[in-house]
Amino acid sequence: MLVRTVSIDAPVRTVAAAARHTRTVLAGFAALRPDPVPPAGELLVPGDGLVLRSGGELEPTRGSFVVRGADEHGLLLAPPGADRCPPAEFEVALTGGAAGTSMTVTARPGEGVGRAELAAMEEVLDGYPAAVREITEEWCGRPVVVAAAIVDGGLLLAQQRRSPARHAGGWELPGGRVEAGETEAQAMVRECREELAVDVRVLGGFGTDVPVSADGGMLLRGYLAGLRDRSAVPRPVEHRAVRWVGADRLPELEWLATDRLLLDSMRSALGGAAR
Ligand SMILES: Nc1nc2c([nH]c(=O)n2[C@H]2C[C@H](O)[C@@H](COP(=O)(O)OP(=O)(O)OP(=O)(O)O)O2)c(=O)[nH]1
Repeated sequence: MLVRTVSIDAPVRTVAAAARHTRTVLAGFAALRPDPVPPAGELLVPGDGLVLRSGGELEPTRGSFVVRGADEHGLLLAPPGADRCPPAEFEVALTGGAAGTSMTVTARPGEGVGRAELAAMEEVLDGYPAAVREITEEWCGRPVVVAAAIVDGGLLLAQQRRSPARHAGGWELPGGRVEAGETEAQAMVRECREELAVDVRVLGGFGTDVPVSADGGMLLRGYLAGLRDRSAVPRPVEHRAVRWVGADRLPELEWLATDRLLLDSMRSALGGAAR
């Protein structure tokens, strides 16, 4: 088993987003020539596949991996099914603290792994944390857009955008940009009042950050929330519609691309399958 622990001076949910970023995985796993199958989106999501290869061009060893977990706790890549060999399982475990985030990367070689593969894994254990650090630093100065995962009675509140044209008809979580002098929690409460005419209480973090490319680059940061008054009825003040959705109907909505990357976290927030 090969293990490396590094500390990164950034919030755990920002590091978690960098850890599941396709660019990070492609750069950090370069020694194992990673190949996402099918081609992954901007962030890896559970169920995505990744082929890793080591050895020379003539006799490469291939290993198929599936993303088993990609959330605020880290990333888990393991062979599909019960087949644990060859060549390895990779686990990234993240812990947030006052001083930033501690990231431990563990590579568990499968049976019969040769020296060349072990050497490639060692390279990954150096390269991958470096790639995570680089992209995290790039994101840390970005403005934050807060998004509220409001849950009640096993349902999650989604809202449908009316504008701008590129987002019209798309479903998203209530929220918006954090204004100067405001905390993220205050921004959530204000946005939910403005958009839904209800008061919410912030219950905790939700999912990893998600990079948003619009307007020069922002970070979408989710928070789990609940209605202060459970009999209050959220209404679409600025949006086309609002809807309470159960876990099984979540994939049916036309979510904005950013929010689609949080579907697994939405399911977990509703008590569904988490890793
Ligand atoms: N509120 C929100 N914005 C999202 C989500 N997903 C997503 O990509 N975005 C993007 C859309 C925008 O490019 C950006 C900012 O969202 P916004 O338009 O709600 O922000 P805002 O209320 O502060 O904007 P504005 O008043 O200045 O128009 O974040 C989401 O789930 N909720």
